Amino acid sequence: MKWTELKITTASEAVEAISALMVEMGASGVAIEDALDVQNYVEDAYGELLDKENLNHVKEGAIVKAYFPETIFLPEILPAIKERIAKLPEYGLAIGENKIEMSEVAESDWATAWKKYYHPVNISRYLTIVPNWEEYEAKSADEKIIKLDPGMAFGTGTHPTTMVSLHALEIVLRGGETVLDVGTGSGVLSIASKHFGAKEVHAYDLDEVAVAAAQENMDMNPVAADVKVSANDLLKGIDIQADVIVANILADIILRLIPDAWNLVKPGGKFIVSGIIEDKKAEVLAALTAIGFEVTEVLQQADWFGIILTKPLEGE
Ligand SMILES: C[S@@+](CC[C@H](N)C(=O)[O-])C[C@H]1O[C@@H](n2cnc3c(N)ncnc32)[C@H](O)[C@@H]1O
Repeated sequence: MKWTELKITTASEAVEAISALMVEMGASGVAIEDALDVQNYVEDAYGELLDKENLNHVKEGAIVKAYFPETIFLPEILPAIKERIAKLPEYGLAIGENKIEMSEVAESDWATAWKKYYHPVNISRYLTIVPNWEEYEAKSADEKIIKLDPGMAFGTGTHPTTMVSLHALEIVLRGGETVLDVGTGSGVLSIASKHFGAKEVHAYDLDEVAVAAAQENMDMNPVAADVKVSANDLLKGIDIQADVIVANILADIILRLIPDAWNLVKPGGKFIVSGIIEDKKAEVLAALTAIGFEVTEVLQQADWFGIILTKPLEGE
């Protein structure tokens, strides 16, 4: 089958908004090349995040490539796409060069091309993410392994915002908790939560592609077989009291989530937010503390921040 590729040269901070727009406009898949991913490359004692040898990567800004099936006539929707992208600066997102190019490609070129860049990632001493197509043996009995095929969903584990979320989960989870994972993407944070001892985990995503990918990843990881994955807009309509709520989403979406998170997290429970850039940190912190959350810890990886918050116990 032939596909149309829409290649958008943009700035790193607009990547998620443009990817979400592409999916909304009917793209079946989105591939991202972000210069920040390479700049923020972390090589640690435990292993390799990215295969630099093989890497022919964008050096500045970012490129979002979206793939539309033949059934969508792109020239018809292109003006609307251009208009929506041109408006992103009004929401505080730079769009860099904003060059938009269209071409035809064969499916096999895009659906699997990115896989060659990803290898096992040692997130911490106790947690390793292994792409489903790679062989890997745990180096110690304590090492927990997450098998992952993100497919077209966000969440290979290598993005700094995911790593910050994983570290925060490792800090707060002690065992026996109920966790809500908002914007689960590939499901990586839910699987990690189960490894860290969570008893009950509910994973939500607005994007049906992510919901399907997350479910497949739960099925691939026996520890997460009982995670309940469903399509949902943030925590709207959810009535589950949680010990921990985790959300790795853009700051503007986190702002919308705060009231429901406050209502659903138990007193003494934690709210972990990630995906926040420096420019948005003060605004998000102000909204979180205004409702009553207390800041427990601020984590940072590269240009991205994550915050662990506590809902005070009643009477405190
Ligand atoms: C940055 S990705 C995080 C994926 C994964 N949790 C991780 O940490 O790697 C954000 C996810 O939030 C989802 N999302 C965006 N808006 C949402 C909404 N209103 N409700 C639920 N999910 C949403 C996106 O589809 C995407 O999968």
